[in-house]
Amino acid sequence: MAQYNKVKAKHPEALLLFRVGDFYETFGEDAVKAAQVLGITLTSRNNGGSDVELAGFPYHSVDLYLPRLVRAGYRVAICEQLEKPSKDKKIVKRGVTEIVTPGLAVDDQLLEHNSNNFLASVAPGRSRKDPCGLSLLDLSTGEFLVAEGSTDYIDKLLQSFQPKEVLLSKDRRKDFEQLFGDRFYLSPLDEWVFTPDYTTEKLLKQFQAISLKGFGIEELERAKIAAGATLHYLETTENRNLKHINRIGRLANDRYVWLDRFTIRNLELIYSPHDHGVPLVNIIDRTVTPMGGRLLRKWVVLPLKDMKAIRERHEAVRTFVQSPPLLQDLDTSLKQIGDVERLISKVPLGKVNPREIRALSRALCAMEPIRELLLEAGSDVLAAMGEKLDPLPDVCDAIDRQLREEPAVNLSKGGVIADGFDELLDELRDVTRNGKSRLAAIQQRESERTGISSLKIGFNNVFGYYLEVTNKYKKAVPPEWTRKQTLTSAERYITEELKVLEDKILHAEEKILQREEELYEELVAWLHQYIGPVQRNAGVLAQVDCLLGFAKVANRDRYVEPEMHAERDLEIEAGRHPVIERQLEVGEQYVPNDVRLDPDDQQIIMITGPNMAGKSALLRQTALICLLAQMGSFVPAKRARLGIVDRVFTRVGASDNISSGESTFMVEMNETASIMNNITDRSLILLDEIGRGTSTFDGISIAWAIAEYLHNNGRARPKVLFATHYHELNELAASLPRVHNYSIAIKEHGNRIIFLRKLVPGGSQHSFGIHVARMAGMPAEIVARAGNILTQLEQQHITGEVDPHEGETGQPTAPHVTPNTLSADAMQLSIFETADPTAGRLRELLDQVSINNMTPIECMMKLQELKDLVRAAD
Ligand SMILES: Nc1ncnc2c1ncn2[C@@H]1O[C@H](COP(=O)(O)OP(=O)(O)OP(=O)(O)O)[C@@H](O)[C@H]1O
Repeated sequence: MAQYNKVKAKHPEALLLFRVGDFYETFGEDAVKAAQVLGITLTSRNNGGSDVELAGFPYHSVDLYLPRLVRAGYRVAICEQLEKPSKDKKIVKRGVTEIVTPGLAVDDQLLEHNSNNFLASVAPGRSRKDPCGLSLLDLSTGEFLVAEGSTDYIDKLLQSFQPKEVLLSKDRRKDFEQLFGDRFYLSPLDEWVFTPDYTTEKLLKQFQAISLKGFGIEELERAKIAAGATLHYLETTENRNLKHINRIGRLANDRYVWLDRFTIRNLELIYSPHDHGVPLVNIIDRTVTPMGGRLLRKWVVLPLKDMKAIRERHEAVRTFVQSPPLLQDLDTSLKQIGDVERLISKVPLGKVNPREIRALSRALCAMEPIRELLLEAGSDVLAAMGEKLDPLPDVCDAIDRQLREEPAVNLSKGGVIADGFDELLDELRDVTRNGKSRLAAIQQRESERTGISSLKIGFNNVFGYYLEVTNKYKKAVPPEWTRKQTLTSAERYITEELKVLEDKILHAEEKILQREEELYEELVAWLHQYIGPVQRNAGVLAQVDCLLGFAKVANRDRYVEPEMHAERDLEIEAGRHPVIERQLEVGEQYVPNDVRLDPDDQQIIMITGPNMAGKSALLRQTALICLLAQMGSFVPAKRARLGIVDRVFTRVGASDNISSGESTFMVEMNETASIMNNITDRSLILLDEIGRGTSTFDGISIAWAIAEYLHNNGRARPKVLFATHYHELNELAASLPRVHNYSIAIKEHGNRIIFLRKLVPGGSQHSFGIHVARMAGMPAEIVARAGNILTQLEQQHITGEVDPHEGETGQPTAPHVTPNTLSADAMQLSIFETADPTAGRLRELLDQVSINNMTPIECMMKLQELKDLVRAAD
């Protein structure tokens, strides 16, 4: 236990797997945790008078159990036996060879094949205004990225790349959680690690450079600190063979469309906050290699702004769409590639198994036809990619010559190196296969040479193989034979040749394994020089895979090539929502819609319509079409003419989000304020039910003010889609020339609303909450009464009087209150204080009650609340 305690003391935070013979053992608290997570038996044993808990599992089950421990959130230190146990030594030398954490995973069982496994490191500036540094490393692929910028930018990147673990300085933990939330697996490091000199030195050493200029990150002080701290962490966690981390790239803020983290979430680009939601990436991911899948996830959160680069991607997709045989052939070849990127990273990490090296050669062989197909595809863009591919015939050849066609996965089992590659190995294998026949051959040859016809070969444990000569032939024994034993009727001899063969036979198996290991290690060491070239190939193939995937989606879902232009307007004809259109029930058709936004004419589109009409879908599909185009994909539309957008902002009204507990009205307003401060002429802004999280007056007033600002600010004219229940906002169009009213058409049929899903010019003139409440089974008189009370309560705020009986006989009328009709005082009051909460809540309930997007229980609860409010007001 003394040895264990010593090792454990060095890694107090880790759960220690301590190798004892054929088992990994855990002790004390670690054993309790391991037994709980792994479901293994917890026992105890006596140690110096007291009992200590103990739980273990066989060493060969480590692949099964280790991932479970790491997934349960533990840092796991693996302590191996560093020497073979021998009889003379009582205690075997042991040491920690690996520490595995969620961010340091490299084993296939711990990784998702088409997602990166990023370890982030964050170095915030001194104050919130200072730039914040971030680095992201995927140890399993060697990809190393840095970024520096505002905390919003870093927040967005953390959201986009979803690191599995985040390093930070111990003293900045609170700051970090305030800035970025508490949803990350944090590994705090000592403060001194995050210092410029130390971290720069780490980077220079890793990249064997005298300056970081060549990487384009020289200026990024905070980012360099973050990246250097990552290298420090790797060292302290026993990750020392890092040749595959040979480059560091910069995530330049200005190259990509700015998507803040709310937008990434609201547009459900890479994940969906809803239980059964499907993110965009799932719909457009038709990649066939894991590298392609991983790259696509980056393309989705980093759409391009550079026209040339976007057009190049479109050209590639067009070429594939126009040539089905090319698409088919490339697809077939790509399917043979596998995950060469992760595979080559295992070479320096010393984790590559023989079968994976074989797979590497198969992948390299498949690259040649891919290269040719790209070169002859008739597209400059694809030809340039083809040029970059290097199938490395030498590597392919060397692996083919050295490894068996189907080598064992486990080197220690042998059967890895090909026959005919190494003379010594061949000889040893021959000995094991033909030991007996070789002995027989010696016997026969010597018998013929000496004329001793009764010559026999035998074996005993004292002196091994011998030649036995009966007394009759004693005189024929040649002088070079050495006599070893005399029996009554015969004598036994050994010869040099027999001893050599004996040695080979007796130790052949062991020597074969040893020789195979030597040769294999030589091969792996030789492969180190090809890490960079294989990574570059993997990068090209990932791009081809993504572009090919876009072409497949375009064919499957009838996407068209968008026409990108230098102006700022956008025009989408018969656009569709890429996700919703694939989710519709059989027989349902997605209704396409036209959208035109032009900063000089139709800058802001105000869309009204009832619950479930399709307002949000239209907003989102417009943004998704722009983003898909800028990712390089074709788009779900009949035709699209698009000016580049540089930022996409989305805000969803608080009540839509309230279930997630993340968005309060205050947060919504903060976020909206940040949009207002960051707009540009090329921004696309989606405002969905903004202001809904407060009372009706506040909501309308705020939405009104925002729309006015977006129209009149004089700084920038972003393109805006504004979806709202407040039909009062339609009045804005009268005074603001670039605001245009639209609504989503519905048809009222008896008691039913039929959703036509068609965007039509002109705003809707009344609130539909009442209809929807009626459809939901609310007695008509309650619905009518609710409408009346609401009108009265709102009147009360304007005039200060109320007549609760007014309007009782009339039809339920929707309130008609706009900032134009409100007195200045009322406006003031409504913005800074919450207006009559009953009115607000009533209005909200009327707007929200919908049989379509609520569970029956939610619907019942809202109806009950509505009834209660009506009764209370009466
Ligand atoms: N153009 C369309 N074609 C077919 N179905 C559609 C279309 N637009 C929306 N839908 C369907 O209608 C549902 C509701 O749409 P959406 O959420 O956009 O409505 P909404 O008007 O924003 O409602 P709410 O105000 O409640 O948020 C969608 O989930 C989708 O299934």
